[in-house]
Amino acid sequence: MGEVDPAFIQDVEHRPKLTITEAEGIPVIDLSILNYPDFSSEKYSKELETLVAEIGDASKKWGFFQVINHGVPLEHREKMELASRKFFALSKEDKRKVGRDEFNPLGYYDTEHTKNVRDWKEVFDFALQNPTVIPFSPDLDDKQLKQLNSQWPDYPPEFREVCEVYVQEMEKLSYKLLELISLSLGLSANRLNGFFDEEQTSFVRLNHYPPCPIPHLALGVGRHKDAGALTILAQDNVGGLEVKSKADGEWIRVKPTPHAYIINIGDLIQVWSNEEYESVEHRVMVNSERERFSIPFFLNPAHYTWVEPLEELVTEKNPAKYKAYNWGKFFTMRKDSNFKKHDVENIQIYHFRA
Ligand SMILES: O=C(O)CCC(=O)C(=O)O
Ligand SMILES: [Fe+2]
Repeated sequence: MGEVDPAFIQDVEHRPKLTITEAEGIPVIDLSILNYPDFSSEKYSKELETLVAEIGDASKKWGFFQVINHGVPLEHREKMELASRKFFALSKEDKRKVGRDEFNPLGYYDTEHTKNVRDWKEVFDFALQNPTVIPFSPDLDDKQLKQLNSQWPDYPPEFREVCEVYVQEMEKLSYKLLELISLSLGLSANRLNGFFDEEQTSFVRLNHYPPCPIPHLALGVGRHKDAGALTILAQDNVGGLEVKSKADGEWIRVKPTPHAYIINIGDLIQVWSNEEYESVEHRVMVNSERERFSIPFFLNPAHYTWVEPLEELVTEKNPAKYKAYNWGKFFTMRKDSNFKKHDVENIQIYHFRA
């Protein structure tokens, strides 16, 4: 093999351990009852209460959990996974025909940096809404907006349709999860859904992690927290996702569970809940033998959303821990710094601490 670009090398303290701690702890939550048409009737009130409590415990203790019997038809997931494999098998030249650029962050790229170290991966992003409207620049004084459109490759021919069907399934599942999370915070079931209207900036990312000759020095994705409300992740059976345990700070491997989705609480829920729940650091290890594929859906609000602790969760004893910030500007700043390597730290929610 040739020389590896030093941009991939993690600082010593962030390099992965090659001994793996498997997570028994990450809860697996069964969502079956949500599939019954009359699940909100009195008949199921006990079951629903139990489910809400499980979601609340998992969100509090881990910030991560897996769901099974989630109602997403397996067929749609399998088609999405296959389309992703076919797309990434194209030549670089063909993939770059739908490459992202400075104007449009949607599409293909293989140069993402997390905390200024290059990730060992290539990705393809597409949006739920077309067009998706975001600020033109991260500059707070610049009021211009821009419209983004997903870019679609010619091959595989079914790609666009498969993506469009899949993202609708993700949207449906995310509303169910938001309702459960709202109830678990003592809010009305639909308290959070309203943030995700037809101007939401949600998107799906197809991740491909090729085999890596230096898995002890590089990461597929460096440690980070997801900036949106929540993430719904499909991982294949290779494994590599690690979550930082809230209990002891150890990196814990999330064992692949066939057909399950991994859910994680993002920064927005941390702020809205006034830190009742916290978003949790995670990262992805790569390995020298097997390529890995994963597909996260990031649930994000409209660009004009001002994010701050919900008034129901703020009291005199528990004052707001964050000042309001604008989602669109935050999102644009992140996109910008993930695209280019910067010398300064990326924008983070703690910059808005009250
Ligand atoms: O590939 C994975 O398992 C997780 C990827 C991830 O954390 C991300 O894209 O934000
Ligand atoms: Fe992530």
